[in-house]
Amino acid sequence: MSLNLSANRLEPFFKDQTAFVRLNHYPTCLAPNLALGAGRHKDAGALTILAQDDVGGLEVKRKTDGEWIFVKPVRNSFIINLGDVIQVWSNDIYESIEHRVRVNSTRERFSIPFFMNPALYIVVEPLPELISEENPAKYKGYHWGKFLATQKQ
Ligand SMILES: O=C(O)CCC(=O)C(=O)O
Ligand SMILES: [Fe+2]
Repeated sequence: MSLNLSANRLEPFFKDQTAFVRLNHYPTCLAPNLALGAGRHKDAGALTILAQDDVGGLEVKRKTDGEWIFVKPVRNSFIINLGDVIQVWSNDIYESIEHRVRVNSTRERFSIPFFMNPALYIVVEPLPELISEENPAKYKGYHWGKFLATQKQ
C-alpha cells in the first residue's frame, strides 16, 4: 500500500486473525428491480477478497456522484475491496467501499468473499505514523473482538 509503511507493518494485527469465508448464492428473481441480493453496506473488516462467477451483480458506489457502478466479472481474477478497518488504520487515506448486489431474472449467481480480519484482541485505531498535528486521528480505537461480537454473521 502507498502509506509509506514498512512492508510488514500490519503483520502483527493478523497473527491470530479472524478471517472467514462466506458462500453466497443469489437465486433468480422474477422482479429484479424490486429486490436486491445484498443491500448496500460496507465490509467491516480489513480486506475482502472476492471470487465471483461470470454472471455479475456486484455494484460499487462512486463517491463523486453517488452512482452505482457495475463491477464486470473478469475471469480468473479476484476483486479486492477495502473494509472499515483499513479506513481506520489509514486515518481516511483509504476508504471503505460501499457496495450492493443486484439480482436478475435469468441466471442464478454465486460468489465467495474471503474476509480478512485482525485478531480478536486488536484495538483498531489510526496508525500513529499517519497522525500528526495537522492531521489528527479521525477515529477512536475500538476492540475488534468486542465489535465482532455485536455483529450478526
Ligand atoms: O456477492 C458479492 O459480489 C458481494 C457479497 C458481499 O458484499 C458480502 O458478502 O459482503
Ligand atoms: Fe460485502
